[in-house]
Amino acid sequence: MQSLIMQALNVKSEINPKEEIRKRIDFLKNYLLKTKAKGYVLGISGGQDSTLAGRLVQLAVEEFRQEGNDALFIAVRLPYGVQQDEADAVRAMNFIRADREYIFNIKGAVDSVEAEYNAVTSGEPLSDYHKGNVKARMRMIAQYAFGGMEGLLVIGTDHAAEAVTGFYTKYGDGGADVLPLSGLTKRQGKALLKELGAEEQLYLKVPTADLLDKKPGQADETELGITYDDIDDYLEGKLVSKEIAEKIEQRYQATEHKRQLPATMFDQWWK
Ligand SMILES: Nc1ncnc2c1ncn2[C@@H]1O[C@H](COP(=O)(O)OP(=O)(O)OC[C@H]2O[C@@H]([n+]3cccc(C(=O)O)c3)[C@H](O)[C@@H]2O)[C@@H](O)[C@H]1O
Ligand SMILES: Nc1ncnc2c1ncn2[C@@H]1O[C@H](COP(=O)(O)OP(=O)(O)OP(=O)(O)O)[C@@H](O)[C@H]1O
Ligand SMILES: [Mg+2]
Repeated sequence: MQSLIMQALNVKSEINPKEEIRKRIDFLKNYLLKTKAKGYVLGISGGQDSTLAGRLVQLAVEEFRQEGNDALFIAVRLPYGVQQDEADAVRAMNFIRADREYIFNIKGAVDSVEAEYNAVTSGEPLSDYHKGNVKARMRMIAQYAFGGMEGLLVIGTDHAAEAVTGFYTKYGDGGADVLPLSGLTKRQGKALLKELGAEEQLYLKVPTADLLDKKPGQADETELGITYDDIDDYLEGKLVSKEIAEKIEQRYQATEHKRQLPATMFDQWWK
């Protein structure tokens, strides 16, 4: 099962960070060339994944322009109110140096969804957990508003360690057009950021979905009950305990629907 998953998610046991950076920038440029899209848009949280994806995209559009084409990258901060780790988001923006920057506060929109849900239902109010997924989906909506208006494609930050666990919101941060980090483990992403000259704080930061009002900045590893080191070891083909392998494989199977198009009666994958 381990090698099948590695293959399905395009993971390599070892990478050369310089080469990976080159290949991913080329991919971003080739995709613009092929689709004639005008560039890209991405939400920047201050976390590792959007910092890496954002910098790769900025480098790609700069090269693309130097080669005589037009391209634009919009980086947008999408806080819910005031983000507790705002300083990291600012740090990430400064590292990425995007062509254009915005701050789009999702609080008004998310709170409206919550209030309307609570007004029209008589049962339990919208839980913190499900409100968290509304936040992730609102960020997707905001990015597509910029993308639609400017002819830009939405970048997603999904990578192998998130893909294998399905640890993202379906049609939230999972809703995107182009995935430049696909196939990388979390530690391989760190190595790319280091190679790109990012300061330590940007890649040693504890990964967090940061979606809960009641637990701001909760570590992904706390919610997952598995460490990224273990997930990365598994994905890189290393030996992990039977218990860890089973946990990962159970999550992989339970989240298959997130890696597929919506189910139809003609599909085989869910049967
Ligand atoms: N078998 C099936 N076939 C087809 N669809 C199925 C399905 N089972 C559930 N579904 C659908 O999927 C929905 C559940 O999926 P979803 O809405 O995503 O919800 P869910 O997976 O429960 O929650 C998202 C998880 O991802 C984490 N997350 C989110 C965002 C960012 C990050 C991060 O790392 O930064 C992490 C978050 O902390 C949480 O643990 C169900 O409500 C249902 O609509
Ligand atoms: N506060 C935010 N502002 C802007 N975009 C956000 C915010 N929170 C999440 N996102 C978007 O959702 C994506 C998924 O979040 P996720 O937490 O997986 O990545 P990250 O924050 O970049 O890195 P890490 O996983 O290490 O925390 C982010 O990469 C980013 O594009
Ligand atoms: Mg994060």
